Amino acid sequence: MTNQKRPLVAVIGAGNMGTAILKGLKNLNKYDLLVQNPENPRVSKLAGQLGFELVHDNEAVVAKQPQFVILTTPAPVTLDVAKELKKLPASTFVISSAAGVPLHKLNRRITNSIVAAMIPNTPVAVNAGTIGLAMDANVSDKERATVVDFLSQLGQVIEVPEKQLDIIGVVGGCGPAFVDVFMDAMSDAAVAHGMNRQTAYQVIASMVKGSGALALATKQSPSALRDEVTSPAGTTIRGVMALEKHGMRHAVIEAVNKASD
Ligand SMILES: NC(=O)C1=CN([C@@H]2O[C@H](COP(=O)(O)OP(=O)(O)OC[C@H]3O[C@@H](n4cnc5c(N)ncnc54)[C@H](O)[C@@H]3O)[C@@H](O)[C@H]2O)C=CC1
Ligand SMILES: O=C(O)[C@@H]1CCC=N1
Repeated sequence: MTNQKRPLVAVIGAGNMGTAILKGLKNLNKYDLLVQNPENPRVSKLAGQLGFELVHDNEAVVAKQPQFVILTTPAPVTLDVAKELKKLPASTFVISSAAGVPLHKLNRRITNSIVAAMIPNTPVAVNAGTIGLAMDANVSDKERATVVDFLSQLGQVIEVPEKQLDIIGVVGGCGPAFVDVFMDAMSDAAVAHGMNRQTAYQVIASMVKGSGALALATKQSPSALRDEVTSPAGTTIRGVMALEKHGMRHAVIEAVNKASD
């Protein structure tokens, strides 16, 4: 039997987002995984769990010539890291997830390889992410398709002009945390009404998943979908009016505004 070599994907920075991406890639079972992270017992343990090779400097990443390099480093150090990737071959695609780090600054440091900027979210861990993606106009259609096809395995890829990545970062990137607050509050209320905690989590997460799936499949507006649930003189409209009375709509708008500051 021949031992076919699998494409290599390097992830630089295995924190929350890096780990989510590594889990999504591991699920695909078609890439070899390499991680660069400063020494850290959490990351060493993760290497054993997810089966990736762990290195501690970018020279080692460059030497292995990965097909894709994903930057999931804290935004303030990302440009310094990018500088050390200058010697990557032209065939490598570098995809940065660092919120607020512009493409032109990455391109100035990574001069050989094709560079893309994305804003993923944590559901990439289960290949159900939402990924905003921007690339320069000089990237060819073929190169663009390679990046989109690769990332599509982690979730839905939405190509946008770079200036829209910031708001995708809030709505798509921070969004899961806002939904988590909603689910947590709803589960507290369900428990107060006698539902056991684990059942509450299961029911609520399934309901959120189904609501998203319905919105995507039907392309109906959220308000039209809401109207289909609110039976005349029924229970839902009373709940919706309570949400309005207590300012949920305003709270959500303010959350997006504050996260965008
Ligand atoms: N957490 C999220 O949901 C999202 C995060 N992002 C972006 O992803 C990046 C990482 O965010 P988090 O994972 O939340 O942060 P984090 O703090 O959980 O992870 C950062 C990781 O990078 C490592 N690191 C620090 N300096 C490094 C260096 N010089 N070389 C290699 N690794 C280094 C840290 O040890 C840590 O493991 C940020 O730029 C953020 O804007 C983007 C979208 C969503
Ligand atoms: O909280 C943050 O700054 C990152 C960017 C989007 C989601 N998490």
